[in-house]
Formats: sequence, C-alpha cells, structure tokens
Amino acid sequence: MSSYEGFDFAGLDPAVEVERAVSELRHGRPVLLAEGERRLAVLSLDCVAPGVYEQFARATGDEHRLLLTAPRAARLGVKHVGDVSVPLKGMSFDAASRLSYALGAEAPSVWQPADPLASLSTELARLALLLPAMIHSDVTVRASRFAACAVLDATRLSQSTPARQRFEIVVRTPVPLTGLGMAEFVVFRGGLSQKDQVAIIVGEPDYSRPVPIRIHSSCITGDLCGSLKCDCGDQLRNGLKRLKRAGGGVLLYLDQEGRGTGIGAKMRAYGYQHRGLDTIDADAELGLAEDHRRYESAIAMLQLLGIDSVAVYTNNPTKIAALRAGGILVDAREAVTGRVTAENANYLRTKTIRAGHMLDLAELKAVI
Ligand SMILES: Nc1nc2c(ncn2[C@@H]2O[C@H](COP(=O)(O)OP(=O)(O)OP(=O)(O)O)[C@@H](O)[C@H]2O)c(=O)[nH]1
Ligand SMILES: [Zn+2]
Repeated sequence: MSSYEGFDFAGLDPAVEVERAVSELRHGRPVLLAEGERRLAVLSLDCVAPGVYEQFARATGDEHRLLLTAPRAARLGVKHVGDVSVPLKGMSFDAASRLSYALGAEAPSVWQPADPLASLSTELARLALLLPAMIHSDVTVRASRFAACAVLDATRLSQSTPARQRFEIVVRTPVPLTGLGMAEFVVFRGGLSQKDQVAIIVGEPDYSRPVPIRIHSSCITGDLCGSLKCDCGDQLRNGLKRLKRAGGGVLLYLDQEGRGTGIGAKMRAYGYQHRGLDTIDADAELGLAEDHRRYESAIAMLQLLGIDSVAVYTNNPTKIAALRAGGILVDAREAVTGRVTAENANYLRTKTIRAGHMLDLAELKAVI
C-alpha cells in the first residue's frame, strides 16, 4: 500500500512525464524535447539499434548531430570549455559510436558549441543510466515525422526536482546478519527513476543523540564479489561492524552503482582502466563527470527514520556537504577504511588527489 496520493489521472505530474521520456530512451526510441514551439528530437547512442540510428538520420534529412559532453570533448582535444556538437551527416553508426566513447578516437574536424537544449538532454541520459552521447536534431519544421514519439517540455526537468525527495517506507523487517545479530532492513520507495533502496539498522541506535551512519553507494563488483579494484566490500562490512560496536547505527545502501553512472558505464570504464587510465579519466572518456551521485534519497531516508543529527563514517567530503545542505546536522565524521592492496592503491590515490577524499596518502604510497 502506498500513502502517495499525488497522481492526477487527468493531468500529468512533471516527474511522470520525465520518467516516461527516460523509459523511451532506454528502449532506444527518440524523445521530442519541447521549448515553446521548438522541437528537438533526441536519441541515446548508447542503446539505439543501428537500424533506428539510420531511420533517425533519414527522418531528420541528415541534419542530425552528436553531442559530446565537456569531459569527452576535452579528452578528444577539442579546444572549447563546455559541451560541443558534431554533424553526423554521412557518418556510420560505428563511426559515431567511436567518436562518442572509444579510446584513441580522433578529434572531430568540424564542431560547434552545443545547443543548450541538447545539453539538457544529457540529464535524461543520466536518469536512464545511459552514456550522455545524445544524437539530436531540431525537427521543429518536420515534427510530424516524429508524431508517435513522446514529447517532454524542457521545463518538466526542473519541475520534477521535488520528486527526487519524495520517498516512503514500504516495509521494515528483521534480518539476522553474521556477527551482527538481528538487523532491521527498512525499504524505501520513491525518487525520480529510482529503484527501491534500503537502510540497514544494526544494534540499538540512540535516536536522542547524533546517530552513527554510513552512506554507502552500491558496488556490485566490490560489495558482492570482493573485487580487488576498490575498497567498497571492506567498507561495507567494516562500516556495519563499526555501527554495531558504536551501540547501533544505520547504513543507507544507495542505488548509485558506478558513482551513479550504472553498471554498464562502470564496466566500460574498467575496460579503459585496464588500458592504463585512472578512474576519473576513464569516466571522462565516456563523457561522464567525476561523480554523478545525488543525495536527496539519503536525506529523505534519514528524515523518514526520524534522524536529524548524525556522526557519519566516510572519507568523501561531498557526502558531508550533501547531508548539511539537506538540513542534517553532521556532529562528527570518522574515516572508514578497507584493505589497501596493489590492485586498489591507485584507485584510492586518485580519489585522494583528484576527488579530495580524506585518505592517508603515506599509507597508500607504502603499497604502490
Ligand atoms: N564510475 C566508477 N565508479 C566506481 C569505480 N570504482 C568504484 N566505483 C563506484 O564508486 C562508488 C563508491 O561508493 P562509496 O564507497 O559509498 O563512496 P566513496 O565516494 O568512496 O566515499 P566513502 O566510501 O564514504 O569514503 C560505488 O558506487 C562504486 O560502484 C570506478 O572505477 N568507476
Ligand atoms: Zn567498489
């Protein structure tokens, strides 16, 4: 049963419209972004079938372009600060794919600063967990060729912001955990294009004092399979143990695989890391920014649990800033570490030097 009563059958909620557009992109179909009378057809190169790519080219009269985000453009050596767009006329699906995300691709010889509406479409790619390689075309004068496609007014994206914070508790159930006794799993539903998320309560937290918490982003490779490439699995298990030792606390397990980029992008990035790139440059090759995570869900989950003051276990200053921006009092911060190994030392070092994580560089140097 849901307590959410906001859905009006006769008039669409902006968040519903955005989620429908996201679903269309994930199914490899174009979406029309509307700005007044203007119509920009957008399609994600990450999941479109080659035949649909050709169909899109024909329907736009070969006036289709490819958006390269600022990080991708910089990796290709394009001398411009910001997103750019490249004409695709005559370019095959494979050539467009190489230009979007292949390692060692040549810089485009012709480009122009991107249309702001095309740049805005990357937010849909982000919600869809697709690479931000958006094929696009202004089809205002030939919109009838796209009459069956979903239309999304650009203003809906900003209007759907409140939905990012709209969560509710679905169920609370005890689960016995090895070495931790009986924990309670609390399942939350809501947000914008998000799966259900979980808070794990261990021990008996004292809610009258700052509650020990860990905000943990999902990592299939590390949490589940013990990958040596990161420290996530150790951080998850050490974090739970520490919360228990503190008398009780809460671990928020957030649906943010690959720093919010999804497992597909993360595995592509791992491929580039095997060829020598660090974690941030590998993501940039795919057009992705350093970190795509947002923390509205964490704030909403804490609020629903009645927690407004915390002691947080993290090395990531962005998490602390997000908690504070969301109105949560951060009373204390403690480091949470995993094993430093030959395989993950460079990853940890990059997080420290390039992403400002609070880790001990001397310890990392000893391993490298
Ligand atoms: N894109 C990308 N994501 C990665 C990579 N390695 C790990 N991740 C993801 O990075 C995130 C790490 O999450 P956390 O351990 O919660 O966060 P953190 O930013 O390291 O901060 P703290 O652990 O709290 O200090 C998870 O979403 C992983 O899936 C990588 O090489 N590329
Ligand atoms: Zn990991």
